[in-house]
Amino acid sequence: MPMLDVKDFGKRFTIHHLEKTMQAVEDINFSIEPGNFIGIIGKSGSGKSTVLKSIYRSYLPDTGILYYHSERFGYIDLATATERQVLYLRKYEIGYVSQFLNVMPRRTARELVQHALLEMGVSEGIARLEAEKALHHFELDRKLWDTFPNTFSGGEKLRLNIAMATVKKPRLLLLDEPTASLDEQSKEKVRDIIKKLKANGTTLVGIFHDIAFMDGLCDKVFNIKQKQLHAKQIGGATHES
Ligand SMILES: Nc1ncnc2c1ncn2[C@@H]1O[C@H](COP(=O)(O)OP(=O)(O)OP(=O)(O)O)[C@@H](O)[C@H]1O
Repeated sequence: MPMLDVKDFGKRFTIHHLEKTMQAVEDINFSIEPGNFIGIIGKSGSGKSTVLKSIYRSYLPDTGILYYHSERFGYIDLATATERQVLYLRKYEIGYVSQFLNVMPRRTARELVQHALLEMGVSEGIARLEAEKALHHFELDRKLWDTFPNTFSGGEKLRLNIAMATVKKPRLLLLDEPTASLDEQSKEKVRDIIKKLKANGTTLVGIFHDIAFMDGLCDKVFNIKQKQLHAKQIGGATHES
């Protein structure tokens, strides 16, 4: 049973000041088995982020079905799920990490990770403990734990981002070019983090410009061409057309 099954997904955007619509992606088909790591590649502007943001429902899909196998709801179409269901899934089941840190101002790194747990209903004591474990696990310097992240380096911001997303132990984690502004050493750290997440059974979908980065990490790599993707995982093999 796939964790995610995307069928005939399409998304267009309205450019209001030009009074035009543009088709970002139009015929996207792929599925992901639980515990797998799928990489999505394609030229700049081919629609990679649009696919990821639509799975997270930051964008509302126009056409097609995005079946997600939820622990709480069973199979649910992310294209038509209610706002309430989407909020639940974001809180408990689906995480999203990009290179950008978009967080509440004047909260320390520790408070931000704790907050992610508190909003899940975890008690304060456990949240404090788990937040510290996560910050330690993702190697954020202890000196930074009680400071505001607006002055953090790119790598530090990213590690905090990953700590916030993964402390909730999401079943599905979406990675939207998280390594885009990192040096080689920081990229290696992210690689290790992804390996650990995978070893823990997390299903991952990631966009990386660096193809070498995905080597040996992804179970499958899907390529968006001319706004389209036709890929089916059949057993261990992937068939793309
Ligand atoms: N919110 C939006 N409003 C209007 N157009 C958008 C929006 N988001 C994306 N697009 C357009 O949709 C197309 C696909 O963009 P998307 O960001 O998904 O591509 P990408 O493959 O992730 O690109 P890159 O590799 O350069 O990040 C582009 O032509 C882009 O301009």
